[in-house]
Amino acid sequence: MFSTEFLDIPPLTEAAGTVRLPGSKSISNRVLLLAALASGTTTVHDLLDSDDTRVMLTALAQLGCRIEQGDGTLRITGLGGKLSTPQAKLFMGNAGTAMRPLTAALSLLGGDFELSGVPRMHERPIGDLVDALTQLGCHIDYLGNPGYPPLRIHPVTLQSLHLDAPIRVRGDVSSQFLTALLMALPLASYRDITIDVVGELISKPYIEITLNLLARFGIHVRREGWQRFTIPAGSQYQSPGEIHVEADASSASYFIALGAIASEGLRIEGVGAESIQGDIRFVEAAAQMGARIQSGPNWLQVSRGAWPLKAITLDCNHIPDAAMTLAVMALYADGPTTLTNIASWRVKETDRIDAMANELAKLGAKVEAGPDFIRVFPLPADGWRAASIKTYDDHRVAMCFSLAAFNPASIPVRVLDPHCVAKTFPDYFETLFSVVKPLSVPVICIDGPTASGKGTLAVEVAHELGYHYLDSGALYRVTGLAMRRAGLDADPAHETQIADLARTLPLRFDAGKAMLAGEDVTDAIRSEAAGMDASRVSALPAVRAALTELQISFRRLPGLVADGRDMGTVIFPDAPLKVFLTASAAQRAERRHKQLISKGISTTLDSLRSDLEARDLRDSSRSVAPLKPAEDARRLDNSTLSIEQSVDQVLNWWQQAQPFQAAPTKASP
Ligand SMILES: Nc1ncnc2c1ncn2[C@@H]1O[C@H](COP(=O)(O)OP(=O)(O)OP(=O)(O)O)[C@@H](O)[C@H]1O
Ligand SMILES: Nc1ccn([C@@H]2O[C@H](COP(=O)(O)O)[C@@H](O)[C@H]2O)c(=O)n1
Repeated sequence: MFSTEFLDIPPLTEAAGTVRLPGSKSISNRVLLLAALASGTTTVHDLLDSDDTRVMLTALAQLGCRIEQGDGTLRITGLGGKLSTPQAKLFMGNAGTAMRPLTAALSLLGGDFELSGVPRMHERPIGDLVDALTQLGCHIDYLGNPGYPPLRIHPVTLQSLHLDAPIRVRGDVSSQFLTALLMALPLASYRDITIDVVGELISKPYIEITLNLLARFGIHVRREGWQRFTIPAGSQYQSPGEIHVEADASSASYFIALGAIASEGLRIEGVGAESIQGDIRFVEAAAQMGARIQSGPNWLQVSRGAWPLKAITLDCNHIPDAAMTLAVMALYADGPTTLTNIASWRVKETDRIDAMANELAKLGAKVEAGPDFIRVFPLPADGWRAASIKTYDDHRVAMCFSLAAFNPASIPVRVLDPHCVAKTFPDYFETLFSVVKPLSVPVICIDGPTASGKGTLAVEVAHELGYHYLDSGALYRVTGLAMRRAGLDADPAHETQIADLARTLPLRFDAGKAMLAGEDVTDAIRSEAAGMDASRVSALPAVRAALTELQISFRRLPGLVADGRDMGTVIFPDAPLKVFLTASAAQRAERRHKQLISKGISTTLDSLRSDLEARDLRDSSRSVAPLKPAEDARRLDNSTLSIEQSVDQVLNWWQQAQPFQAAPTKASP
């Protein structure tokens, strides 16, 4: 998961391969609540692990449910309709799928509860649900603005509820209000309970998911059209024992679009033709735009059909969440695309109509929007602009704008606060990067003499940008260690054997540790003697050649920061930023001295200084890939700079090389 301030997605060209999607958020949170209300233990397979499901699980644990994590499963022992904790303050984050159903269930369970969330949750309406519950005899107070969370729920007895008349609830703001009632009212079904929907019910497919899952838990709701629902008297929750969560059809929309835009065949696993989720009908919309799609019970195969995509006008009431993806696909269409009946976008994680309109416009698109529609005009190749996409703490905004990286102008896309995808798809960007081909992966090279601070600087810069990190010196150090263990010496007579060792090193980097054939050699390769051995083996041309491919393999999306001696001159000569980092020999010896002492390794300043000067001399005078600045390298002498100042300087240089207007927040030294 990326927790950086922003994520730059380089221009992308193609997609191919297979993705396995995480579990559906809608199904996961419904299953969790139903399992919590039921009697017995439910084993849940393929549950989504995300912010919203964690919010639900934390609340259920607070309410007294037993929750056990298994190997890829979660076991939840339900309350059997009876509270063991009659009082709690529950934090719902920004999870509508937790806030609404828990409000209804807790109102009937007879306890004293406070439900709150993040500031945006306190702007998301809940008044229609509270009205319906109040009509029923429940006692709920608003703790902030009337009609919005936070809420205080007071205890009532089931016998005091007015169940004789139909309960009326609005269906035209959020279908979650009806879902909440359908999931809570079986707790009070000592007689038939009827719910009447007022207004046109939106997002009907989500109600179908609710009814389907209720049936799995023993509640068979009678339905008359989409206006009246009856929970039969005597309904009782019963755990089905085992339940599988299918992959998220809304999350599939980004990969369906990816296939339509840029693939000769992208396979999506975990969701398919037999899905119970409404957003699976995104497949029809994508096909209308030109995607070629095949499907099986739980898989989809998508490739580009019509190109440019075909513009459409579509009533999106049945696919409110996935429809956002169409708004970005529209940039690649042959005319304006109009998405209608999307008023519910305005009360989601953010006002999604405004958010999409603003961000599409930043890319250069012409957009028209109204209370319940958005019209997006396609972008010609010369119309694309480099944009920093604001994501409004809305996972779907972040995910669908990643598709803009396929623009024909080959402009990168900056996604601000990429961490917001944690709500439903924490590894979204990693999954995307596993199937796309970039025009080029950006690399920042940091070369320089011993102990100049290359590693420290490179790790920090990589961390800030969410990039991978290559410590190329470690490869030579491990080769030196392997050479010693094989009883070889760093001289030309053993060159071929050492090169063979280097080519087949059973080396893995794991959480900053160097693992050689499963052994942690992190400390063993850090001594000055190991540095000297590294310097000697690195002067052997065959050894350098043997390690080249391995170093290049670190160049993966979204980018790489590589430190060493020849990163900019030999390994990544096309890197867009090369830094040659120096500091005075006295400073470097002093820093290394402190570093070794802090690790409990005793040494003297004088011996260190003469060792590092000897190493620098050998590294810069060898015949192959000598230590020297690349012609286009920027020089940075950090003798008088702090680590933070050096990092800021490199990030500023990097920002200057980007097409985005937004400057980094940190100042240069
Ligand atoms: N700008 C700086 N100011 C002060 N100390 C620094 C600075 N940069 C790095 N250091 C410190 O200097 C020591 C050596 O840094 P580091 O190990 O990153 O150097 P290096 O160039 O990667 O070394 P090597 O060539 O052995 O790989 C570390 O203890 C680090 O914290
Ligand atoms: N790209 C590189 C990186 C390192 N070396 C040699 O390895 C020695 C150890 O490197 P550290 O950065 O870990 O100190 C170094 O002295 C070089 O001789 C190299 O040749 N090329």
